Formats: sequence, structure tokens, C-alpha cells
Amino acid sequence: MDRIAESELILNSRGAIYHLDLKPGELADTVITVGDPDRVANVSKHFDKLEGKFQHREFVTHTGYVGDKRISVVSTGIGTDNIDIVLNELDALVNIDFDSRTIKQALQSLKIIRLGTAGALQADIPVDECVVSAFGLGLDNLLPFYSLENSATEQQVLADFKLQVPLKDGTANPYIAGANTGLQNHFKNGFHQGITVTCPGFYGPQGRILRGALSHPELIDQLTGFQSGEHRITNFEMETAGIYGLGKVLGHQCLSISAIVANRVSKQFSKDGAAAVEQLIQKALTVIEKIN
Ligand SMILES: O=P(O)(O)O[C@H]1O[C@H](CO)[C@@H](O)[C@H]1O
Ligand SMILES: O=c1cc[nH]c(=O)[nH]1
Repeated sequence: MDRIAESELILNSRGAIYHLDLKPGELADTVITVGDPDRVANVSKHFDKLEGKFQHREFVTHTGYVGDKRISVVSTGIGTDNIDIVLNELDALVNIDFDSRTIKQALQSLKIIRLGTAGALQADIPVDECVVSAFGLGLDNLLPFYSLENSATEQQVLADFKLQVPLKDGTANPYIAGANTGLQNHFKNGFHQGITVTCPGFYGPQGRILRGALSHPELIDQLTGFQSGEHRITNFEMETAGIYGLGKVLGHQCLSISAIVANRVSKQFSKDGAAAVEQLIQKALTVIEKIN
């Protein structure tokens, strides 16, 4: 078995992984990811028992129990560059032996559920409601660095996207990955479902104009009008495709759920985004507690 060098698997002085500052026993098999470090406590305040709190940079982790279900909630910060760090380090925590620095014989598949915020791209998805991402379609550049295989459906949606949303050369190399359908099936009631586009920015890459002129001003209209069979684009944000793609590469079960705080068609923003996120947290924890 090949030993992974100190420069690749980086452990700190307490034997914890470099960015997350977690040791293997400190992570649960069910992981909730949130973008905002302050949102970690908003999730763990619902825990019946808190086992441990950890923090390094923007990566805050609380591990504890809801009923009998052991859960870790981890903040990722914003963007898929951070998702590269978080997904690889979560995977290392369960699938690499830190003492021998070798990959374990029996690999573990984590359940990773993102509870985030997003902007809706359809008029019939109002602010304060929730969207489950059936697919993550990435306009960021993370997954082209990995070997990701696509199903026939994923290939079709991606091919349709490239035809219907032609991006300028050098803008993006779009990729796609689907949700874990086992997890998705638990979140059908009361949740919109659709394709989530993951962008490498909040302003220009999401068609927002403040002062900087955009190279692709028709982006929002093209995303809203996109159709591939029964699939349409419901929303965009900044992490989902990275989580789905890297989750697939590493063999984890991933789902992304977003509270809609902006609607880019009706041009509304939630009057109380914190309340919408709190509702999502409560709804999701009730379901997650019962997932085997
Ligand atoms: O609220 P979170 O989970 O951070 O998610 C969304 O909000 C951030 C942008 O404001 C991006 O991270 C985007 O994906
Ligand atoms: O419009 C939005 C709202 C939340 N998060 C995003 O990335 N975009």
C-alpha cells in the first residue's frame, strides 16, 4: 500500500487534518455543510447533545446528536475552491489511515447534505421557499481537474446546456453531476426540485450588474429559458456542483438544499432571509434524524 507523503496529506501538531482541524473520531457519518460559519451554531442549537466544537479559519465544525443520530455540521465558506478542501478533507478523515498514511481497504461513504441559500431563476419559485438540487451544473472550474464520469441523462442535460447557453470562449468549461437519489427521495414533499447552476462568483457570474459591464448580459434569460426533457434550471449559487461532482469522484452521497433568498426574475429579495434559513434547518433536521 502506497504511503501518502507529508506534503499531500497534511496533519497538524495534534494529528488533525490541515484546514478542518479535525481528527477522524471527531466527524460523524452524516455531515451537514453550510456556507456561513455563523450558521453552524444555528444548526447545532437544535442538537440534543453537543459532543465537540472545532474551528480553523472559516471552517467551523460542531459534532453532536439529534435524538440517536450523530451529525457533524461543517462550514465551507463561499465557493467551490473551498469545496475542494472540505470534500477532500472529509473523505480523508474516513478513508485514509492517518497513522500509516495509507488508503483504507474498506471505504466509507458519508452522507453530505448542504443547507445553503440561493437565487431563484423561475418566476414560480418565490423567495423563502426551498429548492432541492436534482443536478449541479458547474460554471466554476473545479471538476475539470478530476476524473468525473457522467450518466446518459447527465450527458444529455450537459449537451443541451452547451447548445442553449453558449458561453464565450474562456469563460467556463461546464460540467454536471446529479444528486444522490436515495437522499433526494427524502426531500420531495414541500421542496421544489431542479437543476442548480453553480457559479464562480456572486455578481458578474450570476448576471448581477452594479458597475462592472458584463460579457454575457443575456445569461439570466438563457438560464431561465433552458429546458432539457423534463429538467429546467431552478436556481443558482456557488457550491452545489462542486459538492456533487467531487462527492461522486470520492464515493459519497450528496444532496444540496437551498433556501431561496433572491428571485432574479421578479427581482425580489427575502425580507427575512435568516427566518427562511431557520425554517430550512428545522425541516431538514426533522428528515435527516430519520434517515438510516
Ligand atoms: O448561504 P450559503 O450556504 O453560503 O450559499 C450561498 O450564499 C453565498 C453567497 O452569498 C454562496 O456561498 C452561495 O452558494
Ligand atoms: O442570489 C443569490 C443568493 C444567494 N446565493 C447566491 O449565490 N446567489
